[in-house]
Amino acid sequence: MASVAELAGVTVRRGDAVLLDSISLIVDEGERWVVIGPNGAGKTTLLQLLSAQMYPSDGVVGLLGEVVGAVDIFELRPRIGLTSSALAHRIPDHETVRDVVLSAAYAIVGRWREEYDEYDVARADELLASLRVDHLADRTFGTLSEGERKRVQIARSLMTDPELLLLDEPAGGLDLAGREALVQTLSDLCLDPDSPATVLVTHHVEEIPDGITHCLLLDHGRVVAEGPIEQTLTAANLSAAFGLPLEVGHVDGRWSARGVG
Ligand SMILES: Nc1ncnc2c1ncn2[C@@H]1O[C@H](COP(=O)(O)OP(=O)(O)OP(=O)(O)O)[C@@H](O)[C@H]1O
Repeated sequence: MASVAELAGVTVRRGDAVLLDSISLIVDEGERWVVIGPNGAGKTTLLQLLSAQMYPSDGVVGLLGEVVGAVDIFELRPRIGLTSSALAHRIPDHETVRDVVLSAAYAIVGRWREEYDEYDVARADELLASLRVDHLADRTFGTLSEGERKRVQIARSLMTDPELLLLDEPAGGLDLAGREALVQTLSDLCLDPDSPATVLVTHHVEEIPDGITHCLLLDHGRVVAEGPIEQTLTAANLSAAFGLPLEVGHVDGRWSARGVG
């Protein structure tokens, strides 16, 4: 099995702050990882490394068989699909939904004068349909609900047929119905053997879709535990990451957690 992403002894520092401290991680083909940890644990920083948006202060980041720092990152980035609120904020409100997805083919936000062929348009429409937002293709991004925006962003992140898919809090800010519908869609994606290797970041175990195979628990920039999710997402490890006693449930493919005592 080939490794899709590999972090070896990676540290990220900003001034005196240590954002990530000696992180090692291997994401293999076919794996779906969830990264969980409290606010400030370093989750977004980790995704920035995995999307070649940031260089480590120490250690080595390998992505898709290349070493970050020794490769043209503009060739690497289209091979990685990313959704994050930072990226969503850069999408112009007046952009049509179809163009939000199409423009990923050029790794840009905001369509300008690029030409897209029929294949690209068909692919964008197919992805919008698989995310159940094809009826919104001609609407502008600024008119969508939060849940609809999340789905459009995921469709966009899949447009280049990425080898690595990174999802930063894909269900963040959704109401209960919106969250449940999106988690179901993400389960379909994670359980599809043709989907790319995936790393999903969340604060909430209830947002973990069925089909996630591995878990990385972070706290204060350090790894609390990592490995196959069944062995890693335990009450002891989650309690250590969040600093309070928690019990963990796992029923019908869905996880839950609550405080005890
Ligand atoms: N440029 C910087 N200088 C100093 N500290 C920084 C800088 N950028 C981020 N940090 C700090 O690094 C830590 C990790 O940030 P990061 O955004 O990766 O955490 P996170 O786990 O994604 O948090 P959240 O769940 O709140 O989004 C935070 O404490 C943050 O304040």
